[in-house]
Amino acid sequence: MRVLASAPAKIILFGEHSVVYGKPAIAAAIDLRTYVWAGFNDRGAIKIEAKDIRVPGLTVSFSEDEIYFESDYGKAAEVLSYVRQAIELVREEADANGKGVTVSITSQIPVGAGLGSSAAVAVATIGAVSKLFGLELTNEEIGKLGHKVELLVQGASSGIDPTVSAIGGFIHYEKGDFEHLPFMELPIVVGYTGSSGSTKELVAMVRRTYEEMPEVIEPVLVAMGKIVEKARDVITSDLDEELRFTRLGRLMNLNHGLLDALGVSTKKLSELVYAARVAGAIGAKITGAGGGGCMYALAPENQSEVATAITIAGGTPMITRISREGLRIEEVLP
Ligand SMILES: Nc1ncnc2c1ncn2[C@@H]1O[C@H](COP(=O)(O)OP(=O)(O)O)[C@@H](O)[C@H]1O
Ligand SMILES: C[C@@](O)(CCOP(=O)(O)O)CC(=O)O
Ligand SMILES: [Mg+2]
Repeated sequence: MRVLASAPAKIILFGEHSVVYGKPAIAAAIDLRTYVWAGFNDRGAIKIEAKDIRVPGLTVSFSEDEIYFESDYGKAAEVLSYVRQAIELVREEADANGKGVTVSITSQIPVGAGLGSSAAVAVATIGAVSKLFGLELTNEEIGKLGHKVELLVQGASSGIDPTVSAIGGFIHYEKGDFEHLPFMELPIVVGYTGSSGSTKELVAMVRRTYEEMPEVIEPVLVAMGKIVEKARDVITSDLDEELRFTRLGRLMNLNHGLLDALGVSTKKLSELVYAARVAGAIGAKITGAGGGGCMYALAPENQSEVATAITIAGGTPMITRISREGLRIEEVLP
């Protein structure tokens, strides 16, 4: 038997980083997906074919007529740790430790770009492997297992990414509880810097700053939480669309300033944020962990001008749509 599952990327509209400290956040699944095929193997091994991920630490030596490849075992194992933990968790749930599982992954989501590739790969792997083992898990339960995977690999995770990747749509999230917000088409442009940041390292960096000066950082995190609550009020209000977007844009700019204060922006990210604003976006901010990766802009009137400004500033614009669907079982073959 073979199973194909897919899970979407996300953007965090408001509240990344502060959400790790129990504050609320708002996120939406978007229409980029990671696909995972799962099947059994009879070697009792976990076999992972990650078709489009770059593994650092590969050395290639050429001699007369031979090529030698050596990979840095530690680095390769680390890169694949989300997938490995996801498979191990499901095997435990199914009481099938030692059963051989092969997974094969292809992904449309840039890695380390703040779009939740780690959560999508964990959720799609859990979805495919749990179906293979005949476990009947709901998407919500799979989101919770995805959160466990992120905790095991990263040491800290709020759980918002695996939740939204598993259930899809537009959500308000706080300490493991979520609520779907009314679906709205968001006229946004995502701008990718082309470089990546590791969520594990950025979350650890914010933690060190917090521990060094909690009296300074705590109020910043509290303010971020308040921005999220204001944004939720605006999203659920009956204000007309123009006013709603104007208010959300102001809140995005405030949120970006506070993320910059935490030290998770980069020169390139802030350049893309300012380029988008100058081109007429009502608001622009980092999305996800930062340290590289992506920003997004709210541009109801002029999405294409904002996309061009992001390109001129050296980024790659992506016009994405919210995905109502989270984890999906695409195919089950006998
Ligand atoms: N297609 C993939 N195949 C295997 N592992 C992946 C894939 N995509 C992402 N990952 C894992 O997720 C990590 C990136 O996660 P993270 O630092 O949280 O950034 P983000 O979630 O913003 O992309 C990668 O280093 C890798 O371990
Ligand atoms: C920084 C954080 O709030 C979001 C990280 O998202 P991403 O891995 O950069 O896509 C961490 C978390 O919520 O666990
Ligand atoms: Mg991640």
